Amino acid sequence: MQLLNQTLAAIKPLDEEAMARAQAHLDDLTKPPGSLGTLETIARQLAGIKGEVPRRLSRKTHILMAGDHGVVAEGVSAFPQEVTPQMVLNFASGGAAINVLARHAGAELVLVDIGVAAELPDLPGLLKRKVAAGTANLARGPAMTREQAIAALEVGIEVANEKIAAGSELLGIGEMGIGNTTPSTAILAAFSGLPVEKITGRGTGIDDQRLQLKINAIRQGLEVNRPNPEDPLDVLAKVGGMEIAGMAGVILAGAASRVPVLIDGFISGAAALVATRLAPGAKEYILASHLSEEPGHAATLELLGLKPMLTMQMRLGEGTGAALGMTMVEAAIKIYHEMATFSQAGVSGALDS
Ligand SMILES: Cc1cc2ncn([C@H]3O[C@H](COP(=O)(O)O)[C@@H](O)[C@H]3O)c2cc1C
Ligand SMILES: O=C(O)c1cccnc1
Repeated sequence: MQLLNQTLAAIKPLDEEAMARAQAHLDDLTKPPGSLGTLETIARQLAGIKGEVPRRLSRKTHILMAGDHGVVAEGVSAFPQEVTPQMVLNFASGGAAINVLARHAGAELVLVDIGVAAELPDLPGLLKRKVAAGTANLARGPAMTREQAIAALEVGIEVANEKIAAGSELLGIGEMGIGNTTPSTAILAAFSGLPVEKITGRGTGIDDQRLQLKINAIRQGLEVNRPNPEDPLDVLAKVGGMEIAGMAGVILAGAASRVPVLIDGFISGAAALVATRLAPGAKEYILASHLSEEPGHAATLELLGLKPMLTMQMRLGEGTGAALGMTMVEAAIKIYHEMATFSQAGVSGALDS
């Protein structure tokens, strides 16, 4: 709890003056003002976070949290629970989508077993930080104790702090956990009050029958647990998951150390909801990479007040969208530093109206 409290207390507002300076420079580049849209927004946000737009990012780290979910007993996923540890092995040997896209982005990939239900071997790049071997079934009672939720948040903070201390200047988050679109939907429902049937999606591709089981499990979980939306730790513990908590911890640690954090799809969006309910100021340090096909994601981003960089019809998770987002951040940095200004290029400015 001490680490969590210290981290929350360290989150400070963005540097508004640096953002105004960055905006003036962006408006002086050889293009109509604002015409590079989100690339400009990213550059301005980086200036607010770092005090200036960095020339390059020396190290980028993608943190992938893996955890399991007792609620799979309700039949909410199209895949069996053993896929979670099997995919961790796949990540460790470099063959999953996130491996390809993290390599494409030039990011190191860190795997964290924060709550996988199986015992994993020692693997390259895998940090063993298991809080528990999977959550309890949220449809029948609390998924975690409050202590477990705090411990999982603090694992995320610790891992992010280690990577930041090692020189990482941009963090991405992602997850693996069969069943985890169910707790993510429950978190969104608890904070937003939106009707469960409107925000529940097909995750890994469930059929109509499983979709109904999933809606029922989420409704029952909310009824049995009565998570208090005014108490983010209560929501996280009762209807969340360990990898969701871990990702929320990474966001908070990034915000506390003024390091931007790229979120991914629906599940990392649920983590961002938890993080920003714990510390509203953390929002300024988040970059929303893409809009997932999962129906609750648009509502999640709206609640967060964030706009996604990309719409790619993706719905995988693992942080695949976040890895693509890293390449957009680097594009924004290059635009900011490599474009000529109007005076440098001898290009006339806008006419007076
Ligand atoms: C092979 C495979 C690889 C994945 N990588 C991410 N997910 C994604 O699917 C899961 C969530 O969907 P649901 O709630 O329907 O289980 C998470 O593990 C998520 O990261 C995967 C799912 C599968 C099957
Ligand atoms: O939006 C996501 O990240 C997502 C959606 C479905 C399944 N897994 C992940």
